[in-house]
Amino acid sequence: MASQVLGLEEESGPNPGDSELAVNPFDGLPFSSRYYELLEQRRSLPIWAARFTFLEQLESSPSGVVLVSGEPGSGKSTQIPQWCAEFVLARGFQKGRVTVTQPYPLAALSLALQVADEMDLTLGHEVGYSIPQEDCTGPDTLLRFCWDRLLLQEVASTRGTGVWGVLVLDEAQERSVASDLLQGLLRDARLGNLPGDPRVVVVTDPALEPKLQAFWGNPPVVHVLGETGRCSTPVYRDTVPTDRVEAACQAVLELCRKEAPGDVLVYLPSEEEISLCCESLSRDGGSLENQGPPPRVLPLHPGCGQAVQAVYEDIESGARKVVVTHWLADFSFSLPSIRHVIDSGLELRSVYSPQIRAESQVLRPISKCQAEARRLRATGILPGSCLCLYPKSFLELEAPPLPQPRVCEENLSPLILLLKRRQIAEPGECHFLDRPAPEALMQALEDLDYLAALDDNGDLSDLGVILSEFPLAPDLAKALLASCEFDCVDEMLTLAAMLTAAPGFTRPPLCAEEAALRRALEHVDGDHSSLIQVYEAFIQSGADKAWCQARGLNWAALCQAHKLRGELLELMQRIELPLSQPAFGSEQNRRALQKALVSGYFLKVARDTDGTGNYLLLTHKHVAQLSPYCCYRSRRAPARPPPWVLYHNFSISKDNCLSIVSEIQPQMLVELAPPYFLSNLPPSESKDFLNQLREEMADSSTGSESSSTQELGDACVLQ
Ligand SMILES: Nc1ncnc2c1ncn2[C@@H]1O[C@H](COP(=O)(O)OP(=O)(O)OP(=O)(O)O)[C@@H](O)[C@H]1O
Repeated sequence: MASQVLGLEEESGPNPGDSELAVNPFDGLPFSSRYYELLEQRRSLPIWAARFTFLEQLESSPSGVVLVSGEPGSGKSTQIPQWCAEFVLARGFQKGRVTVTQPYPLAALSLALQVADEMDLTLGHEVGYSIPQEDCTGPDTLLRFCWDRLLLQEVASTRGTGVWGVLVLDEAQERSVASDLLQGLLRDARLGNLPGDPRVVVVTDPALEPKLQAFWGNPPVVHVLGETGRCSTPVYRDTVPTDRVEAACQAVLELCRKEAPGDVLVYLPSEEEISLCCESLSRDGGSLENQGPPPRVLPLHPGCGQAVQAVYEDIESGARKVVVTHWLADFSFSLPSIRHVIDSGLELRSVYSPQIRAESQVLRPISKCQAEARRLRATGILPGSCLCLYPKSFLELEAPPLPQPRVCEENLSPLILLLKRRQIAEPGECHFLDRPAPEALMQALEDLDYLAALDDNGDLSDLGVILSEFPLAPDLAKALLASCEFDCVDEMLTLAAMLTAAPGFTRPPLCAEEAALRRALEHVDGDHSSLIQVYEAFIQSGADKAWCQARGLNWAALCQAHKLRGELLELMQRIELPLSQPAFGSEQNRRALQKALVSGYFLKVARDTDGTGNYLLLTHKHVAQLSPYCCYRSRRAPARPPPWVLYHNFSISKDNCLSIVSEIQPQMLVELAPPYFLSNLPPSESKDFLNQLREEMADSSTGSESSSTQELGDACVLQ
């Protein structure tokens, strides 16, 4: 029996009265009074009824796989990891430790904080977390919460993961790319070349249970029963409001005026709407007369960073908490104090289209499963409420039953680079819970081939192996590697960090003063140089928050860019890539930076043929405009938009927008893009122009050791 094997009673954990000397088996110290306080709360979670069954299945499952299925808030994310830690402790850690994956870095961080507290252990010692730019673990860490993509990166890189005793894949219903892929690989035992023979626990919302059961070949399922009779019946609006933010704010104020007790959770589609709603509620909440202290309004989205824990903290004044969020809190961040839910029924998601290599921001109805999860957030002993800002028919007619698998909505190039890195699986052979479209896989392979990441057999080339080491998009990693050739590593490191973590200005300036301060940061060479300039000024300011606020810059994102830059530099030193001295601003550095960028981003080039600001993309027949935040548009007197530009992102959502754009010379494209890429371009005037240029450049360089031939030679090193 599991309880005997584990040496645990069915109702585990000491009781305060049991023994004065009860010690924590994980660190050998006596339990604190807080431990007992939290234990009391933990034992009241619905999942505690399933504790014994879970441990028994973990011990005896023939395949080593256990499925746990239960509603949000039942205690899965906080309790299952602790029981797994008890399981590996009972085995003396001989067969490894526990890793728990989460689809969002913030959820991993927040859970590690809570679980360390519940286990009476020190964060960063026995319990830790790994998220981008932050590894809070140590040699004693036995329970680690990890962003799932990071784990996939570790699995594929040479860094390794140590031995897994138990691997918990939490929130499987979110369908993140990494979670889906890890499941595919584990099912096929493709990770068998890793040390250890892990037990695998897949944790899901009941809606995905049948699919997972079929995928895993009917493993034992532990069902967590929800708390019946505590949820409210949703109330629907007759129409979808034209102004969602306004409608949500009014609904919150109405609850405050009615003095309905309990905290409120508001679901809006996007981070932008969350910010608008928070601003509006903070402004209007103070005007509520005779209704006690004004509500404490808290945003909850990935940009909040560590501040996110505030949603769990008690407020001394007794003020009502109003948490404004989006899809991030559909399944993660269960808040016990929430009594009222206001749901817009929509989500804004980024969807990648491989045919045109473009992202679009899609505003769409949430799935029925998400709507149900949101409704279940309105719990509590007293009656709560769930207001849906849409008619009942809205989701019945338009919503899919389950969240969309992200593997069908993301650019797959980074994923394929990882798969090929450890020769884990051929992308075509890998078992996905839902297969990505063949054209998405083809496009990803084609892009990697153009970037010279693949050899003639379709395996990773030496360059591809190095690219796969970087936590960057493959095109950006290629540009960073190219900067070693062109002697501009210092600047490219900054740019890689900024492009990944801090995309610069994302909203219009709020006032003339802010606009002037922003303009001072713009660089004549384009948005890429502006990003470097922003970073350098940020560092000079001493990473000052007020400095960022005055310019409409995201302080948390810039801090993250700073950390990422350090991480990239360390990685380059470790793999002994040549570095270079800072030279930002010199003419030579300017050209070097352009060349490094073109080496990675030749797939993302557009041309304005007639000076109208309409850019034709080279790789397909789309027309796009520069984003309103592009320096070529915000500058006072633009002579003429640059004819050839390289861009970081193409979004087709609202206005066919190219964002983060810099001018390039077509000669550089001819020099640095692989010749077969240029030959494969669809027919266009630009293609003819480039081919003609190629012939002219080849003619002029024949027989002479011209500098351009030298440059071409340099480029070949990377191709
Ligand atoms: N980071 C945290 N800080 C404080 N309390 C937390 C935290 N995370 C969870 N809790 C508490 O633990 C309880 C159980 O939540 P838990 O996340 O384990 O449930 P769950 O079934 O996994 O739900 P979900 O799928 O929403 O994560 C919650 O009611 C909440 O009180």
